[in-house]
Amino acid sequence: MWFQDFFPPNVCPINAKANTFYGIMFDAGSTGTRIHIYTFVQKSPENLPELEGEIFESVKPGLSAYADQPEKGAETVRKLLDMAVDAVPPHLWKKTPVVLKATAGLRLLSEEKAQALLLKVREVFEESPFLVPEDSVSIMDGSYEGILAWITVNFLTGQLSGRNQHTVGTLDLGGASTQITFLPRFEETLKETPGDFLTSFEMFNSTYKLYTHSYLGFGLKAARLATLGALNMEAVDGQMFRSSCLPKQLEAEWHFGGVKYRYGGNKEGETGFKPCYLEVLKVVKGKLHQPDEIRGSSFYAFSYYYDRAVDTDLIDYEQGGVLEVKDFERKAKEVCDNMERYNSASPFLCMDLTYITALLKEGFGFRDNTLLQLTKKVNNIETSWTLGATFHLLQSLGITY
Ligand SMILES: O=c1[nH]cnc2c1ncn2[C@@H]1O[C@H](COP(=O)(O)OP(=O)(O)O)[C@@H](O)[C@H]1O
Ligand SMILES: [Ca+2]
Repeated sequence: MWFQDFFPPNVCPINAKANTFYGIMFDAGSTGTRIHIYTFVQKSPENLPELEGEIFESVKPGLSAYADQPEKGAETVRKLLDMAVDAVPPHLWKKTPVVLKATAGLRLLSEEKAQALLLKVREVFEESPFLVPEDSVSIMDGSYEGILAWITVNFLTGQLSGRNQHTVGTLDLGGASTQITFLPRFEETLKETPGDFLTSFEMFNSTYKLYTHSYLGFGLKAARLATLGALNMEAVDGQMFRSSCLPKQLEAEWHFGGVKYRYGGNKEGETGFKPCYLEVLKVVKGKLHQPDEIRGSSFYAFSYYYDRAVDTDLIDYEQGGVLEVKDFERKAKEVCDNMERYNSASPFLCMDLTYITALLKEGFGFRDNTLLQLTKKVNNIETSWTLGATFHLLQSLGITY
């Protein structure tokens, strides 16, 4: 065909088989907006749809940075959506749903500002050639964020098909919130868990009763503000927030969620791992539910767990790897007690690693030797809640079961 030369093989319309379908899912995260365009093939009605590929692109900052310029925020979404116009064959546009789900960044904005942003995004969707389902632009409930990431990881690792399902728990550390999700194996866990931490979820003809919780304000960047004592303070003009987790001589400014903060090191006082750990501990200690069952089990961890492990050479960027909780602590000590040596990468590296250590140990109650499988991609697909959300969407539209 004459047009084959104009398209890369994976998006060439002639290669789109009759049983191929697409789903477009936007992740409006607190630090960036991302588009995931998934291609599926349903080979037979009785099997799970097969995921053929993913096209992924992202922009920074996230929508919440456009709290006062909703149209500009929606423009960032329009640019990403243009990619889908090129990727999906025109005859399937009308059958391809497009959805955006916002997470903690928008949860933290005022209702009015968040709704203004969502409305503008909805207008962009309406102008596109795609299928715009009801409720296509929304703020996602925190418990879904955890469940859908759990679905993604367990689908990609093959745990949701066949009889011997050994599902794995998931840990997601975003900018503004963090999620923990697993399938409890013991009756005890169900008994001792608060009701709102347990959710039944139906997927691929099975029902899973999952333990999941999203802790708003416990994402890595929100935790920086909490450690500095600046969370929920409309940065008092010129006020300086200091911490023993930062290089002594540092004085700088930081923008998060549309607010400017001034921060710096303890010029005269202490710095290093010990005082930093005590500071960070105040943010997490006693604030999170600790299910006994997780102490010994291994978890999949991604997002900022992954990024900070890469930044400090604990794992390889492409490969990921397996770590123990104590590896984060060892690295935190190394970085915090040699702060000047490391501050070229990010002045927050010591604080971030110390927070991750405290969150895992004192927050969730993991053991020093609990194994964490750090993964960014499984079979070249991003480990993000967006794939689980797309399955859920296709199921609700009757495109798949
Ligand atoms: O599709 C993805 N694949 C892998 N990592 C992702 C993807 N989307 C977001 N992340 C990671 O999520 C973290 C940022 O969190 P996010 O901006 O989603 O905040 P939130 O979840 O608190 O709203 C970063 O570590 C970033 O690398
Ligand atoms: Ca996220």
